[in-house]
Amino acid sequence: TPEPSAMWLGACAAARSPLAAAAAPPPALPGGSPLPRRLYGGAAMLRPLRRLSRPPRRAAATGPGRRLLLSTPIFYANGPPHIGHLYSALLADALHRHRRLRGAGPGRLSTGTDEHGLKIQQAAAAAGTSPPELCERVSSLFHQALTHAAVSFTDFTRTSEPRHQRAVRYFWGALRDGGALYKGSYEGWYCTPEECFLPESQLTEHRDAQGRPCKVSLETGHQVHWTKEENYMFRLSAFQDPLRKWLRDNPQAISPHPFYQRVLHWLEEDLPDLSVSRERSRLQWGIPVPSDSTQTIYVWVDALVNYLSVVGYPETHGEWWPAVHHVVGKDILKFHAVYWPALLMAAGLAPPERILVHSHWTVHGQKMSKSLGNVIDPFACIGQYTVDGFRYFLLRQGVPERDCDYYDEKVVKVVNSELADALGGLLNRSTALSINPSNTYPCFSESCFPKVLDYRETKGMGRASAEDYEFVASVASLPLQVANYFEGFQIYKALECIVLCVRQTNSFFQRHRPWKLNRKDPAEQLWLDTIIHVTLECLRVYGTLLQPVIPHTADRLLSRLAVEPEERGLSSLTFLARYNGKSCPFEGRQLGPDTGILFHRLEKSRQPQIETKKL
Ligand SMILES: Nc1ncnc2c1ncn2[C@@H]1O[C@H](COP(=O)(O)OP(=O)(O)OP(=O)(O)O)[C@@H](O)[C@H]1O
Repeated sequence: TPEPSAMWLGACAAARSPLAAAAAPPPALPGGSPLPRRLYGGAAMLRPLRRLSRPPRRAAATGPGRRLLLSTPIFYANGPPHIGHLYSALLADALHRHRRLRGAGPGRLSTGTDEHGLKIQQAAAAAGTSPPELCERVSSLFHQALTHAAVSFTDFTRTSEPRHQRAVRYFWGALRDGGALYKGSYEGWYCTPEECFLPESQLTEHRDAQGRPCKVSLETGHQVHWTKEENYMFRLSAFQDPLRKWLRDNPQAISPHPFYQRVLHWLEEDLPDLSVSRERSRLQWGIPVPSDSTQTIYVWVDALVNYLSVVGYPETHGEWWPAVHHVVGKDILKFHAVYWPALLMAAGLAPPERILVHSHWTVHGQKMSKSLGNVIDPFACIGQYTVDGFRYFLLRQGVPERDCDYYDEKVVKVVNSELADALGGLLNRSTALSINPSNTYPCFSESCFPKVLDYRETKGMGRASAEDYEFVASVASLPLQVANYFEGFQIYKALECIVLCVRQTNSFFQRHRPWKLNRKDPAEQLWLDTIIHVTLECLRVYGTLLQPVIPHTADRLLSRLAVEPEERGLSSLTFLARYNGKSCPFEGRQLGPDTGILFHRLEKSRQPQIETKKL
């Protein structure tokens, strides 16, 4: 039997205990209403509300060196992965890798597959297989796709695993013992693809394939069906105030800000209780409700608990929880920003620290989705554009605040111009044997590039121009700028800044035409070495900062610059030390032996990518 859960609410809203208020019998609603209604017919499952005698466990310390669990969404195993899933995972991966680069505390990156529910039951039937077989195949495709795309996950949870199921049963017990569940009869419009009931306000009239009138979801266009059944209900309505308080106290809890506002807006509206089980006769493919074999736990409750089961709930989760950042698509925002925090509070746990939300990749303006079938195969894209090329494209072009339409020409254009030409070209030019025959990291000359207090007053002081000083200053500030953008979940902006600096470095190189300098003249040689030194220093910064996004290319770049693995963290990233009168460990080093092209230009795609791996 599960241990009685501590009521988080007791601490955060002692004056007004929502569950206690909700313990009164629910009002009877008028029958025959066209709106989806909860008809509270069944026996209430309420147990006496337990008061919290100790504050909620704030396990992970804050500040530098602290632990953090980053999570991708748990992907629904009703069909193979598409590039929308990959995007979600890459965002989380880049954040995870950037933390490692910063030398932040221990981190984990969790992902996995959500394997229960009606949709999977139906997809398996349609594919002529059983749900476990379907899940096995799809889960392994997700595992392969993420591995193939160099997503550095540390944990992959399958919700069919016994350790996860045990955690879900325990969590259910905590909800029940905390008084957050009751049994009632529920009827309403059920959307199977979305696995939820939808209110009338989110529906519109439509015609089905046979031309008969039907109702569909306004947001997704999926058909809904009127469904009536006995379910366990979760007292979500009791959490409206605690949720509002949580968000008001934590304005950074949901980013970007428009999504934070959207959730606050939802919390201003009616927040009905949530049906959290399905009749087992209708849904067999799921975890049975503990001590009621006629019911199956709602797939979303089951799936969300993966974020706890991965950190050892109910035993060892305290080492990580609630130092958790969830990366999620906007389609599952309500589940993560309303239902999940409320469920956690009800189970005596604190809400996650942050929810990082992104928008969708669309095809001809429509969300790419397994159910709609308009998907683009990540395996094909990686095959065509390389791992780093495709990672770069998704993270550079994807803007969390808005949807982005996918087309192949865009990938080729962005990757060729920014990775192959700007970055690869810069490395190639500055390390060419014709310009640097000794193939070493050349020395910096203070007389050519003297330290100045005001770069506008450089006349007659050396060879560097005011423009050069300005450019070097922008590269010097880049690591901090990039870190801020990662922190603000604006990875695309971090990449934009890097590209801008790469272009400035190309201009610097071009401006001084080092290939024209006479190497036989010692003064000219000093200036030539300084130009190359500054350029390689810039490339070292870009290579270091790009590791979270294009790990293979960054590795190649840094190896060419003879940067050792232990010198690739942000703490060792002292840019242009010699300008500041310090020694530079790279000066005089032999450059790496790989003189090949850093990033080959991509060919234009000959076939459309809109096809996917068959199950
Ligand atoms: N088009 C997309 N763009 C960006 N992210 C997406 C996209 N589709 C799915 N995701 C991300 O993957 C998560 C899991 O998606 P899910 O497994 O439900 O895929 P789906 O294609 O939307 O499936 P279905 O069509 O069956 O609902 C989403 O919540 C979102 O975070």
